[in-house]
Amino acid sequence: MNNAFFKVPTPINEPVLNYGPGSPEKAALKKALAEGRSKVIDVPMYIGSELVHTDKKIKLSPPHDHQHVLGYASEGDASHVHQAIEAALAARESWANLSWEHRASIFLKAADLLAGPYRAKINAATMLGQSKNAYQAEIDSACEFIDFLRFNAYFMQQIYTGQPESVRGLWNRVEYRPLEGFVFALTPFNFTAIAGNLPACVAMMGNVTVWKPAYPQIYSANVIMEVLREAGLPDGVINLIYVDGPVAGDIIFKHPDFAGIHFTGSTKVFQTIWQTIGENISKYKTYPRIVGETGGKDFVIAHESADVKALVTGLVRGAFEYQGQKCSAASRAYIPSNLWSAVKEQLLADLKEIKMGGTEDFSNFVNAVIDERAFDKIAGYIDNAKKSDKVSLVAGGNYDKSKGYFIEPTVFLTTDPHYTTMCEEIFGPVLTIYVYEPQDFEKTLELVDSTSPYALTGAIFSQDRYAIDLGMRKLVNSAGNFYINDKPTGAVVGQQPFGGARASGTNDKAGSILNLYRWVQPRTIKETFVSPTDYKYPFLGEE
Ligand SMILES: NC(=O)c1ccc[n+]([C@@H]2O[C@H](COP(=O)([O-])OP(=O)(O)OC[C@H]3O[C@@H](n4cnc5c(N)ncnc54)[C@H](O)[C@@H]3O)[C@@H](O)[C@H]2O)c1
Ligand SMILES: N[C@@H](CCC=O)C(=O)O
Repeated sequence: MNNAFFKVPTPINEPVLNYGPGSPEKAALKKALAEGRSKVIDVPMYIGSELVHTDKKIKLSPPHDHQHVLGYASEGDASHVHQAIEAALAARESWANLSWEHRASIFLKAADLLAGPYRAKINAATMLGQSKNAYQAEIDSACEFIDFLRFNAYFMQQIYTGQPESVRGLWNRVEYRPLEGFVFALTPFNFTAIAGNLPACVAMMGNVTVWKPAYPQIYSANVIMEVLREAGLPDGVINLIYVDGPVAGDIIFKHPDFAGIHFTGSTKVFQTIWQTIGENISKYKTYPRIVGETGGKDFVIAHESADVKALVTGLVRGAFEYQGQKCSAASRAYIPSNLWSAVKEQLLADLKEIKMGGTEDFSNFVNAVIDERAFDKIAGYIDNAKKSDKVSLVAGGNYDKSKGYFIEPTVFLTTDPHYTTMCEEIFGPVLTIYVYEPQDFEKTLELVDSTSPYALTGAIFSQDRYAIDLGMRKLVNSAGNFYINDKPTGAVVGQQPFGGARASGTNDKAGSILNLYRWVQPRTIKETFVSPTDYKYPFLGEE
């Protein structure tokens, strides 16, 4: 029984630890990495109260050392999808009726577990399983995930306090019920925080979920489940299954209790899902909520007044951190000819210093791409570009998959602003540059806007306020997250709500109050204190 309006602690972004030489966090992380390396773990699916093991195994290996085995996960089939839906629906009533502060407490406790005793473990799992260096793992699986949990608890409270006006004689109220049914959380490989947040924020709002992660993220997904269970999440609220996407989709998207999808992944997959939901629309009890954040072809445009060092730093970090496998990664840049030679010189100097290798060696800035399929696809783009007479190689261009899926940070220069690598999402460490004449700045802004179907992130570098203003107006629909004099990556929860428009998604801004509104089904209640007892208007009966 809740007899008070409780106040969720005001969230503050989790500080990013620096893992400097001799620091306790570095020692703890090295220990967790060694532990992870030394074991071969058996990863179950989590369905209701059961830890489900099957005979069909998925091998889990570090992308930077694919011969090494970290563990095996049990792969499920259609029967496990049915079981997960049933477990979710069985848990629904108790979970939906639990007072919201208990739900908040569970997820706030999970945040504290991640910030403290599980920090090294979740970061090590992300470093080993997804090949993120220590800094990239820290900003993702520790800080961003912790922020998602704490900020969302705070936003949930804000939603619940939102109430309508009432006039004399009556009391209007709105209650924010969870959705009627279960929600499918379908998550990508590249961010542990996103994978955890997609089911967690939905569950926080009182919903039950079936969660299917991308296979390369299973190793860290298992740690997320460990944390949530230790935080007290009841069985059946989040059911984690490892099943082929289309197999899961075929059952889930035909189920009458399917109430919504929380998706992050590629545009193509999201469009297929939306279409399937449309085809099945008459089967559902309620119109499903469709929330999806998808791909990008993120740009950097420099004005002739740009600061070259700031611009090149934005390009290097924006394009090559986590091997360009961020939906926000800078992958096309528009540089004015007056700056090109200085930009090129600085870019080559920076890239020469960058080391590539496994994540256990903390001096490596670049690690491996996620798997062989991604490696082959990215290598294909590089090979084709090398053959094109519209493209010249500025830096990198080599790759090797003998030990790990390593691709050098690669920079191309093109004379064709519509060349493939200026338009398509590559999702790897490949940046293509187009050099324009400074007097064509406005025309180039139009080119930036019209070149790709995406509108996720973009950045303008300029010291000229009129140029910045023009860029903001011309690119008003080109990016959901727009950066001025900064790289287009690295959004922070509570500071730069993240998401894109056009083909980049529904722009529901993960980790913001806007996103949480999608997971409630409001009920408006009007209570009249003294009910009328006569149907007639006062003037009835008179001429
Ligand atoms: N906008 C954002 O916030 C954001 C964030 C992270 C990643 N992304 C995007 O995600 C993509 C990279 O992640 P990914 O490779 O894991 O994406 P993906 O689309 O290949 O996979 C996403 C999820 O969908 C599943 N899936 C794939 N095909 C399916 C199908 N036919 N039916 C049902 N499920 C299916 C996958 O198994 C995975 O769990 C990139 O396009 C990137 O831009 C976007
Ligand atoms: N939110 C992350 C990108 C997530 C997509 O992969 C960023 O802002 O860089």
